[in-house]
Formats: sequence, C-alpha cells, structure tokens
Amino acid sequence: MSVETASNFLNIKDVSTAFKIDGQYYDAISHINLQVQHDEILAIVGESGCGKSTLATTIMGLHDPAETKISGEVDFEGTDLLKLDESGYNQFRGAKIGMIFQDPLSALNPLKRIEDQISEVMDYHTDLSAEDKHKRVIELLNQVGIVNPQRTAKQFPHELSGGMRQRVIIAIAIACKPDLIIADEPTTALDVTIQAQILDVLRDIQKENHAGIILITHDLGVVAETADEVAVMYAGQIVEQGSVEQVFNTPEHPYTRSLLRSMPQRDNENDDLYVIQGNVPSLQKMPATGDRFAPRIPWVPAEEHEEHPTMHEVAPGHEVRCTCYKHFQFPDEQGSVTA
Ligand SMILES: Nc1ncnc2c1ncn2[C@@H]1O[C@H](COP(=O)(O)OP(=O)(O)OP(=O)(O)O)[C@@H](O)[C@H]1O
Repeated sequence: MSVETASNFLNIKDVSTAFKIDGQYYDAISHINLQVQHDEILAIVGESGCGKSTLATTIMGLHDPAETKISGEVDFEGTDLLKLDESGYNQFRGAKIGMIFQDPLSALNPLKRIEDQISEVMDYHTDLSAEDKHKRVIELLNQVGIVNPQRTAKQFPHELSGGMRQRVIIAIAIACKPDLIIADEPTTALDVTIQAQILDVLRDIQKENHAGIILITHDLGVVAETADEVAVMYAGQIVEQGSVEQVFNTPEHPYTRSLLRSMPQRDNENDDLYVIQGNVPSLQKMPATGDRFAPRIPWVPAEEHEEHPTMHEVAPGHEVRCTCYKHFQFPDEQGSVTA
C-alpha cells in the first residue's frame, strides 16, 4: 500500500482538507498519502473525530467549496478527482466509485420501491433496457445475499430490516461494477451477527468484482476480520500504516498500541480494559508541533517526540509516524514509573 506501483488505481497524494470555522480554516485531515489496489480492502481506523469521514467525503467531492479548502491530488485511474466540477464528479460517483454510508435508512428514499432505487443508478450510467435492468436488480439482490429478491425488489425500505436495508445499499453501490467502493462504518448500526454477514458480502464482492475497497471503521475487530491493509488515523494524520498482519502483530505507534490495548479480547473479557486518557483534539485546538497524540501519553518525555513528526519505515510497507514509538512503554510496563 505504501509503495506506489502501476497496479495502484487510487493514489491519494498529500491531501489536506480544512473547514472554515468562525471565518478561519482549520485542517481536519493533513497531508494524507494512501494507495489502493484492485482486490484490496484498505481499512481506515481511528476514534471518532480523527478525520476518517472527511477523507471519504473529500475523495467523493462532497464538500462545499465555499466552506472548505482542499489541497493535494486524488489520482483515480489517471484522473485527478479534486480537479473535477460537479458534473465531472457525477460521471464517477455511482459508476466507477460506489459509496456505502453508515445509516441505511437515511440513504434510501422511503417513497420508492427497492427495484426503482437500484435501477435509478443504472438509468444514469448505463443504456440497459428495462428488462435487462430488472434482471440486473435481481442478480444484485442475490449477490448481496437477499433470499427472496423478487419480493424484496417490490418492497419499500420501511418493510425491510436494518441488515436487509444495508444489503440494498451495497447493491446500489455495486450496481455499475465500480472499481472503488468506499464504505463508511457500513456495519456500525447493525447487530453483531448481521455485521458479520455484511462484512462477508463486502469480501465476496471484492473478490468477484476485483474492486478496491476503502473500509472506514472505528472497530479494530472489523479491520482484523476484513481488511488486507490498514491505515491508523489520529487527529487528521495517518500515524501508522501497513498490512493487517504487520499492524496487529507488531504495532508500533503509541496510538495504535493504545487502540489495540483498549480492544476487548476473548481472553480478557473480564479484565478492566485499557482506557486511553483524554480526547481527540478539536480542529481549533490541534497542536501545531510535536506528535498530536503526545498529550494523551504524558509520561513520555518531550524529547522522545519529533518536533515535526514524519513517517518512518519500520519494515517494507510498514510505516510509523514520529520517533516516540521507539522506546514507548505503557506505565504498567515501566516498573516504578506511573502515569
Ligand atoms: N463540515 C465541517 N465543519 C467543521 N468541522 C468539521 C466538519 N466536518 C467534520 N468536522 C470536524 O472534523 C474532524 C474530523 O471529523 P470526521 O467526521 O471526519 O471524523 P471521523 O473520524 O469520521 O469521526 P466519526 O467516526 O465520528 O464520523 C472533527 O473534529 C469534526 O468535528
């Protein structure tokens, strides 16, 4: 993921997005570099407010230019998406790029039957006849695991369960066989069993369609089960990236290590979970220098942090921000030193 190669069809280069707040611009994401390949699920993980959704909406061109300043390049199959106007973007959204949002109910039109909602995207991007569109709707509903597609096609969203609605959203997102699917917290609103089924559907689609998927989640369990590559975001920056094996087996950045330590494991269900102290800073309070996570690991001496933290390669394809990872220990690993 971190190495730019010909097979990367999405290259996010030095992308920053700033929002206007009280007349001033503040970065919500800063200097993001990421690549996605076909047949790959890249997870973006981090706590709420770290900038994950801002990254997704920046790629999709969903920001009001009057309120937002965006810089950098999003090279998608040779087109810099950030240079497109609204009609240019409309050629990509729903066609080559599909998007799945967190809340399936608000993403569906309550007044339209499921078949019409799935057909709509094909009306815009394809010349299929009514008969072929109907066939495709049934095929898509099958593909996302709906057992009675003929019946579901005729139903309205309120007649479906949350899990079924999310399957329909996925069907809409993949209707035109996009190369890239951006899924923003696609399972957060669903219960655990349904979550697992939806993640299976996503994985199957990635295999069948050879799509690249950006999966946004705050849930490390979802990352471990689903993704190939992972980028850990903190306060608008990527602090660690690598393969899922690298990041889970040899996590380096104190933030990644803290997230993993605060995650319930089967064998520590009854133990007190680690709690990361403090909060993600608001955009106006973002530290201008030093590691942005430093205030939440106050026992680490200031000199362990870089003034302007950069990414360091710790293994091929595995990168970590700042030098503070080198000697990092939790207070209970340090013997007499406490937080
Ligand atoms: N339109 C906006 N105007 C001002 N600030 C914004 C805007 N959208 C997001 N932010 C701020 O940008 C930061 C990143 O928000 P974002 O929603 O991208 O984070 P996230 O990691 O996706 O969190 P969540 O999981 O809660 O959606 C937050 O501090 C948020 O308050």
